[in-house]
Amino acid sequence: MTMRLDYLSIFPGYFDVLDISLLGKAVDNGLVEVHAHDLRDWTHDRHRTVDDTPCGGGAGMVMKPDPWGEAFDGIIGIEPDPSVHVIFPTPSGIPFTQSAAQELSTVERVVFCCGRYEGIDHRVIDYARTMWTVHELSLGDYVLNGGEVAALAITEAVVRLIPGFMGNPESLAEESFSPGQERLLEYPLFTRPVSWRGMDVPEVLMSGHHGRIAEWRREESLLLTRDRRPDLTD
Ligand SMILES: COC(=O)COc1cccc(COC(=O)c2cn[nH]c2)c1
Repeated sequence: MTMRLDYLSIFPGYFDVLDISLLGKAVDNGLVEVHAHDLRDWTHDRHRTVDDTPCGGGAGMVMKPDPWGEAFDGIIGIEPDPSVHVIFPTPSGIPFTQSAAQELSTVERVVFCCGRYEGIDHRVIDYARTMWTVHELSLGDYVLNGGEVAALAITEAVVRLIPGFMGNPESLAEESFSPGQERLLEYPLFTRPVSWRGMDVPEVLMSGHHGRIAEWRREESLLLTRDRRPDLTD
């Protein structure tokens, strides 16, 4: 199956990068189809206005609902379709996790709505929820200037899980946060040269003793997880 990805943004150029690297390869071999759209194409005034002051006062500007509604009509359609997944990256979203990426990797159509300014008029989300499957997703507890960078991160996390995308799927199975992997952080990795600037690869890794190597790696993962992410050990 081919996944279709649409991006709605006032800076569609952010998504030119999807034509290169691994994602570009996925486009070439027909795994994904990418369409970036300029929200201003659905404005009608001379200044192509997409924002206005917040009702009720407050700092900053809010994105007007009209352009979003017309863009939805043009890009997705006017009939409800729960098989379309519409994603709003937002600091107030639910945390985006590997399991969410896993679920989204099986979806046929995803539309990213990239907010700017202080945010998008809430009626846009309410409308979208009557039509499609909506996800308000947060990448973390920090604020970006807009949803574009978050949309790229979510895209990469999702597309790399599409069957046939990654060269060797085994590497996916072993990653942290993959299904079945306890939520442990990755152990330290080494490759040749064995000695580099006075630092040697841990001997156990050169022993060829797979049982001891697995034990060393597990112990390192447990120590690292306990130290950096005690929240994962609950
Ligand atoms: C309903 O959606 C909206 O209104 C979105 O509005 C905005 C406004 C400002 C910035 C962003 C981008 O998302 C983040 O900053 C973000 C996501 N994860 N962590 C930080 C989105």
